[in-house]
This record gives sequence, C-alpha cells and structure tokens, in this order.
Amino acid sequence: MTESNASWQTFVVDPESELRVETGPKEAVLIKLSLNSGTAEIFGTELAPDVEYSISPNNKLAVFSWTGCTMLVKGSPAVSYTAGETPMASYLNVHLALEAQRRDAEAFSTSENALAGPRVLVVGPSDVGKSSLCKILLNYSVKLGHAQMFADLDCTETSGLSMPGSISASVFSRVVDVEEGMGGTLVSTGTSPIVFYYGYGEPLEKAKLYSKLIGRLAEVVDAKTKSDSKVRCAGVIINTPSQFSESNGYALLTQAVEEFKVSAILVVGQERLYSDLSRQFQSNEQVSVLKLAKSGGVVSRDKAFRKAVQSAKVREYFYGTTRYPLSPFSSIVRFDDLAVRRVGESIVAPSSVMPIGYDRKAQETKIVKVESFDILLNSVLAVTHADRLEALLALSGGAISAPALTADQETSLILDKNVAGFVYV
Ligand SMILES: Nc1ncnc2c1ncn2[C@@H]1O[C@H](COP(=O)(O)OP(=O)(O)OP(=O)(O)O)[C@@H](O)[C@H]1O
Repeated sequence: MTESNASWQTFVVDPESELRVETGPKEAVLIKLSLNSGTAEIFGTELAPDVEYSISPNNKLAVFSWTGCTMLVKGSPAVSYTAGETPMASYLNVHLALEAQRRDAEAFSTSENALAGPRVLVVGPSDVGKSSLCKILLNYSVKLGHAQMFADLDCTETSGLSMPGSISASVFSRVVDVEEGMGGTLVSTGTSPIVFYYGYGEPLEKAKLYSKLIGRLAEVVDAKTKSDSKVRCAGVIINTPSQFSESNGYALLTQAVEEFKVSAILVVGQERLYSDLSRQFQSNEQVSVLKLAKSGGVVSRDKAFRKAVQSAKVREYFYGTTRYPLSPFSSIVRFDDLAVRRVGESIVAPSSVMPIGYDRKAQETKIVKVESFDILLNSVLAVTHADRLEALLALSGGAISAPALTADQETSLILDKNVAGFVYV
C-alpha cells in the first residue's frame, strides 16, 4: 500500500459527537487519521495528539469526542462524515454502574465473603455494535487501572482475539491498540489469550460441541478469577454471537448466563429480545437485564464483506500487521508422524440412510481420525495442548498398560484442552 500524496482534510467534531470513517476493501492508498486538537477516542481508546494512525482496508470506525476536537484525515476513505446522535452517554452510564460494583468488590476483597466484580454479557442481533460496546467497556475499565477479563464467545468474530472459528478469553491490562485491534500480536497487546477451537462459522451448526466448549471456557475464566483477586474485582465482559438472540439460540444464551455466573445482560438494539430476557430472568435476583440503543453509525456487513475480513484475519494471524509483521516459516513433516483429528461425523449422509438409533447430535462431539492427507490441503489446523502419552500415563497410574487411548478417551482429552496455536497446510 502506498502513502497518499493528498493533503490532510480537516473535520471539526462537536462535543459528544463522532467522526465516522469507512475504508473499502481495495484501498490502494493508506488512510490516515490524526488528532489535531482537543481529545478523541476510538471505541474507548484515547488518541494521542499529532500521531498518525493508519486505518486498514475493510474498516469501519467512529472517532468520538466528549469535549470536541479537530481531526485530520489523509487519503480518500469510502465514507467519512460527522454525526451528533450517538448512544455513548448511555454506554458511559453503564460503565459507571459497573465501576461502582468493581469498587465495592475491591473494598471487600479481603473479607471472608469477598464480592466479585460485575460479569456482563452483551447480546443482540447481527451488526448492532456488540463487539464495539465490549471494546468501549473494556477500554474504560483498563484506563481506570483494572486487569479486565474479556471472553469472546463469537466464533464468527472477525475482530476477535484469535482465529475465526475459535472462542477465547484474555485478561487485558492495556487498552486495545487502534491499529492492531483486539487480536493484535502479543507485542502490541501484552496478553496471550486462552483459545478453544470450535472450527465452524456458526454456534448452531454444531450446537452440542459449541456448548461443551463454552462450558470449558467458563471453567477457565472462573479459575482465573478465583486465583487472582485483581481480575475477580474487575469482573468479566462477555461478547456473544448474534445467534444467541435467535429463538433457537436461547438455550446457549441461558447456558452462558449460568456458567459464566453473569450478573448483568446488556441487550443491544432489539426490544423483543429485551422483553423475552426480562421475563425469563425476572425471578432471578442475581441477573439484571438492561437495554441499550444501537448506534446509528454501526454498519451492516454482508456475507462477502465478512468473508474478506475473515480471510484478512487468518492472514494476519500468520503474517502479523503492518506495524508488527511476523515471519512464518514452513516445515515438512510426514503425515504418519502427525495425529490429525476432526470433530464431527466421518461420513456425511442423510439421517434416513443411517442405522436405527443413530444419534446425529451425539456425533457432534465425536473426534474422528483423518485418514487421508489430501483433504488437509489449504486448511488451517489447530495445534492442541492435548498430550496423549501424558493422558495414557495418568489413566494407568504411571505405567502404560493400554497401547492407545480409546476413541472416547481421546475425544474427552481433546475437547478439554485449549489450543497452542494454528498451522496452515
Ligand atoms: N459508531 C460507529 N460508527 C461507525 N462504525 C461503527 C460504529 N460502531 C460500530 N461500528 C462498526 O460497525 C461494524 C459492526 O459493529 P460490531 O462488530 O460492533 O457489531 P456486532 O453487533 O458485534 O456484529 P456481529 O453480530 O456481526 O458480531 C464494525 O465494523 C464496527 O467497527
């Protein structure tokens, strides 16, 4: 990408207003933003004055100012305009309420009945600004000095912590970098997420497997909050996929509320969901349900756009970003030296031709052996922390008595472990 020779364009942003910028998929020149005067933030990350921020292609963002500012834009973004109507005041109110709970938790952190910080779950339909709200709440918390746990249950996520198709959690002690985003490299984020690999684009595609993995992630998050009082007091912010707001996704939503011990559900941009959830949780005093408006700036992203962003995200995992490039290397390994497994059915056939009593749902969490190398070409594989030898030793009490793990033992071992990273074949 080349630097633009164009001169800087000036935008005056009034107090409590924002400058919305969208970059297209094939920007030939780099779009840059710079704060000329006043104060401004991008999804809660404050901008430093006179620093040039590069905006990647396929990006949609808002530069919000509480007190007013002058912004400079270089290049020709697909869309750029200022808007005065934003829900930021209500988002700030939510942050202040959460902060009061964090302070209470800190005040009683050493007592016998130590309080936990707020555990907030953000739900809503597609493209209402759930991820952006999570980022704002996360950044505001970190700015006040908290070590903020963030869990991302959105496996479709294109701006999440790890590879699309995974669910993850991480403790943030730095604000999200404007250029790198949530999933920036370890250098920019200073945090390494714990990742469970689901491998499908939608939670309902293999709901049983997805449900198992969110249960495991909740256990890990719980263990971390128990072992670190700073993390416990800050609480947890949880982003969810849009499918949670559909009627067939309610079971997963309810499971997440229970397993993550959620204390507040923030419903963004859908009255009906708010009313359904208020009714469902009205007898549960531990959970409060709040509704928040969708920002007029949130942009709908079509399938093609999401696909392009997902591909860019996979590429970014291996090659890094412009500021922190990575140098991936390739190695040749014998297929026989690897244990490659996939989740789900080994044969894809209609239920009508399967034996009587065959339970397709039960197969959703079954790990099957990949016998042929050919189907792996051009695919991304997750490298699991599951250690078969260690598991065999543990099962047999120190001396290996069986030649290998059974399929069921291997399945529970793999689903129990997070992933170490990813490789591209
Ligand atoms: N105020 C705003 N102005 C301009 N763009 C915005 C604004 N708020 C969010 N966006 C952009 O709109 C897009 C959708 O927002 P976001 O990802 O937060 O929605 P979502 O509800 O999490 O979507 P999904 O359901 O697909 O996960 C993103 O590209 C985001 O950067």
